Amino acid sequence: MTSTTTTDHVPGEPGDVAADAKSAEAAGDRFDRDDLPTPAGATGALLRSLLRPYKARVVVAALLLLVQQAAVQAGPLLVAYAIDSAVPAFRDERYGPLIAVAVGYALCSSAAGGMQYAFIRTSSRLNQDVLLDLRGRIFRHAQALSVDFHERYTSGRLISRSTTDVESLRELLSEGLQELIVVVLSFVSISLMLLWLDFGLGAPAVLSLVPLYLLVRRFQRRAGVLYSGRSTAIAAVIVKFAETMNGIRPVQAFRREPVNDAHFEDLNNTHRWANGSAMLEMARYVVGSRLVANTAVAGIVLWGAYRVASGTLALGVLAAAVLYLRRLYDPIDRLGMFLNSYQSAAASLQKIAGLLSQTPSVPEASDPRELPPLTGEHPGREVVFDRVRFAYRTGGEVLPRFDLTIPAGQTVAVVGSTGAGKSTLAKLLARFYDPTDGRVLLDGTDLRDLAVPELRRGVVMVTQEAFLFSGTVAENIAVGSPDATRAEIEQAAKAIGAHDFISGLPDGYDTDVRKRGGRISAGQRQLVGFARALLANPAVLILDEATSSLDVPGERAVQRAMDTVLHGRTAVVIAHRLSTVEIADRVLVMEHGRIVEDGTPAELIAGTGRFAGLHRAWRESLT
Ligand SMILES: Nc1ncnc2c1ncn2[C@@H]1O[C@H](COP(=O)(O)OP(=O)(O)OP(=O)(O)O)[C@@H](O)[C@H]1O
Repeated sequence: MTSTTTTDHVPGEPGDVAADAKSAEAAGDRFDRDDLPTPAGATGALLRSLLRPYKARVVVAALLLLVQQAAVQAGPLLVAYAIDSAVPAFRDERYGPLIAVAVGYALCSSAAGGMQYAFIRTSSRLNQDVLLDLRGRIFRHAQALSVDFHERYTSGRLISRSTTDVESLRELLSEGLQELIVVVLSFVSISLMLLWLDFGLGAPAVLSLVPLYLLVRRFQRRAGVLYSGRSTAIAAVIVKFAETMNGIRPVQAFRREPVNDAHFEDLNNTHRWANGSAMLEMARYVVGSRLVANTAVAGIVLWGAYRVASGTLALGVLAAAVLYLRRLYDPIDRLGMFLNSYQSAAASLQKIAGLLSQTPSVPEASDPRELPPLTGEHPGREVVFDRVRFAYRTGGEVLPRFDLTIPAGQTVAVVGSTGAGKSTLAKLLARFYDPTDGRVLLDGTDLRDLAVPELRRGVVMVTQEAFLFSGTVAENIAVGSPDATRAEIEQAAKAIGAHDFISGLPDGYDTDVRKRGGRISAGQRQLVGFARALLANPAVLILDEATSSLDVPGERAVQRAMDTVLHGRTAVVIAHRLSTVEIADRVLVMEHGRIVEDGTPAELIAGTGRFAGLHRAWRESLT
């Protein structure tokens, strides 16, 4: 198992995903790739940390297998004894040895069966526990990683990590490891047994293991690269699938189906090719190893037959040696199977280790601080952007030195052309990102020094296409304050003006939002989002206003709700509707990451700047 980064790929094929990863890396986008950089030793360390809690069970499973193998390997020895000693004794009317052989054989068979059963029970419980732990780790870790990671790595790749890659590990643990132990035990015990039975027969058999070992090494080297490519290829298929189905509306609206079909087929073909190459390599190994094995068996049997004929070898010993030889080479196919699952699991585990070794780019404070107690009667707190500069990892500077103070309780509407940096400003305030330089302060405390729960309580971002989690309407309103009582939930909904429509749903507040009848309109979703924010009662509220317009009654309802939820809070509203701007205390006009106008709505409207022009155009459009 290698622990360095594998960027090897299947070259020159359609949809060469690994090549895409390389170009992504060259472009400085280290997350837009399937095989994230893995620190040396991380893969092995992950496997050890997964097995560590189950050390006792690993030992028990290995012992069970050891005893089971001993019972299995005793068979040919008993046959040799029967032919060379027990049968001649039987002819002399001494029945004891043959009866002993029969009883011994029956005991060995039963012991082998019993041990096999106990081993399967122990190892499958062990596997399930390890996989449960691994899936949990992937989920928890992915959830803790910062937004910039998720924006690039995509959910499709995460799904691939926690499904197909975990599945490869399952195959290795449930079948592969057993195969490996059986194969190694068989090779060692049978080699010793053959050497003990007859050195002249045993030595060539043991020597034949050398070319087999070389074949194994060659297979391992080549398959490692192929399996990594295969895992990347299946991840690319899942990513495309997830992206298409998540965006099914625009896909159908823009008739993207043929383009998507072609791209998907391309990726699917890459996967097939990667899979085919891995299987072909496996087939080469199997054929090569059989050739070595059959040649060795033929040579040894001929040599043994010659010695029996010349009277230097007992027939029973040759019979036992032939039985052992068959058993020696039988596991070769199983070794191939093990190597197959090992390489596949090694490639997968390396990718999982790469994911698990990512650290959040907005780390938790080592010495987290609480916010000072609120002094006023309103929940708002002062926000300061202090000499902030910000660049995304993959682009140039979006906010060149940025200073802004928002007094507690002020509602600021941010307007500006697309790409001006409005959402970036909001994301810095919600600490989805940390500034490249400078500080963002909440009542004088750097956001980086705040305990994460304190920050999540203090600053809430509401996108107005409010995301609804699976569950009931009441649960969705209580997302930010899980301890809220039903009365508090209803009170928040009433204050926002959402109570009437919620009461009209099939099960009222208990309506499941993902089930039939629970479907609610865009405007209603926004109201649920506001009720959620009102109940969470944050000091700072960031509203990223929906660009899509609602019908007039819907828009009025949203406007009223917005008034309620903003009251007394410090608020930053990324405004797309000029009607929203009118309820703000202050308007900021942004251009290329800078504030080019700053004043009350009335001041800016009365002036001659950009905002006055925009406002005039809007007024004219209304008349
Ligand atoms: N995750 C990202 N990675 C790299 N660059 C980004 C990322 N998000 C935004 N940008 C770039 O940062 C700049 C500012 O984007 P931002 O989303 O803040 O603008 P905006 O004013 O909110 O635009 P809009 O009104 O269209 O939402 C743009 O040039 C955009 O391309």
